[in-house]
Amino acid sequence: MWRGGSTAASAARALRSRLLLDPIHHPATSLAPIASARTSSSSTPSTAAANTIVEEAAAAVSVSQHTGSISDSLRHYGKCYWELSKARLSALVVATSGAGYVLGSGNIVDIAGLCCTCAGTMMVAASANTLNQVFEIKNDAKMKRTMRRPLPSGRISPAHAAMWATSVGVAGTALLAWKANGLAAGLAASNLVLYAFVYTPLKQIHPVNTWVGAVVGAIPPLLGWAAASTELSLNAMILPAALYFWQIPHFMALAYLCRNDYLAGGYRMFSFADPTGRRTAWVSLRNCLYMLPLGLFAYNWGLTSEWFSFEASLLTLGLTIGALSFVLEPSPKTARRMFYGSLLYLPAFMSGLLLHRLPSEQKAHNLAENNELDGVLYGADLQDEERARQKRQDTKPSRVQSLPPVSYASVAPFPFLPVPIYES
Ligand SMILES: CC(C)=CCC/C(C)=C/CC/C(C)=C/COP(=O)(O)OP(=O)(O)O
Repeated sequence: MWRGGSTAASAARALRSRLLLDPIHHPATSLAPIASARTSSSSTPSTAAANTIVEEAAAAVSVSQHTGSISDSLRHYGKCYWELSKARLSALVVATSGAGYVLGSGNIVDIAGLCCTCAGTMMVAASANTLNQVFEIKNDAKMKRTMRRPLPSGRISPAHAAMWATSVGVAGTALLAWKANGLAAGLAASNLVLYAFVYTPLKQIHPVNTWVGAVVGAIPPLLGWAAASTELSLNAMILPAALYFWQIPHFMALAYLCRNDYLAGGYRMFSFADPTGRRTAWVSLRNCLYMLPLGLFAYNWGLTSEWFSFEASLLTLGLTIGALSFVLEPSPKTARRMFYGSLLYLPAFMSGLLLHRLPSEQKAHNLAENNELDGVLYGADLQDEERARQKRQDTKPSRVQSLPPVSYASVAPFPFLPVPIYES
């Protein structure tokens, strides 16, 4: 009896250890020890009892085997979907879209709307990133940085990945159309097409791909704004513009540092035709300079308080200094410094925007006031001026009094300009 019991127990132990050792297991091989346990136990006097125990063990193993294989598959494909979606990049995209939503909102941010916009953006971005990898299997397989991705490493089939991309893309666009509006859904769908079907093939054709990719990266905050306010205005462009210009030094540094990898992958990057790296560095610097007035515009267009223009100017100045040192001495060291600087820049810029944002009502107020001031400056007679001044006194917002653009330009980042006087 005891001998039969110990045989059954050892068979069960053998099965369990087999299950643990072989996570994606096959029914035929895992049942083999049961058969051998049965054969050996049938030669003992306590055959019936041993068989019962072995059968119970086999049944338990088969249930746990089934559950195990489901959870193994879930884990395996979950990891594949996560990597196909480039989850961290998609999370950054969601953060920019969420920031756009908050900036486009009034005093009260609709949290449910924000969550749906973020979820929809995440799904469409995941779809775009998956399609990008479906089209680049051969290229990714040749690059050190990407060769371990699910498709080149054969962990998932291209058809399966394409199915994932289609379902998550359709679901995300539908969610945006349903819970936000058609404009947001349209922007998301167009951006997917631009990224997967224009930018991705262009990477192997022409270095202009970096600029097209910058447009792709700039659309999500616009999408967020559209979801919150159903329309796009000039001040909706601040964050997209920052993202567009920011991506140029960021990707220039990356392509310069990983030049050999990109060459092996068969891509056409700007830095390939620039062995010294000087032109790459100049392009980076030029785009940092384009970012300098953005903080001032954000204030002048009534999007933020004046604090943001100072903070943004300081931040951009920091990034510009990084690009300048890359220009003066093009080397991996200075490129890496500019790259890390760009990683710090974006979250700091977005946090500043959100911290100093003015809700829509305040924006409208400030813009109206600005227009009035323009009327005074450009030829209104004295009576009109007095009326306008009176009205300004009556309706002055407590937080901000906007001034014409050039007066901010005197403050930062061009402190050497004289401060113009507008009213005597
Ligand atoms: C709503 C929506 C559709 C958003 C999509 C946003 C998105 C995917 C932005 C990424 C921008 C970009 C140029 C990434 C680099 O791709 P890459 O192909 O150079 O990266 P890789 O070399 O790592 O594959």
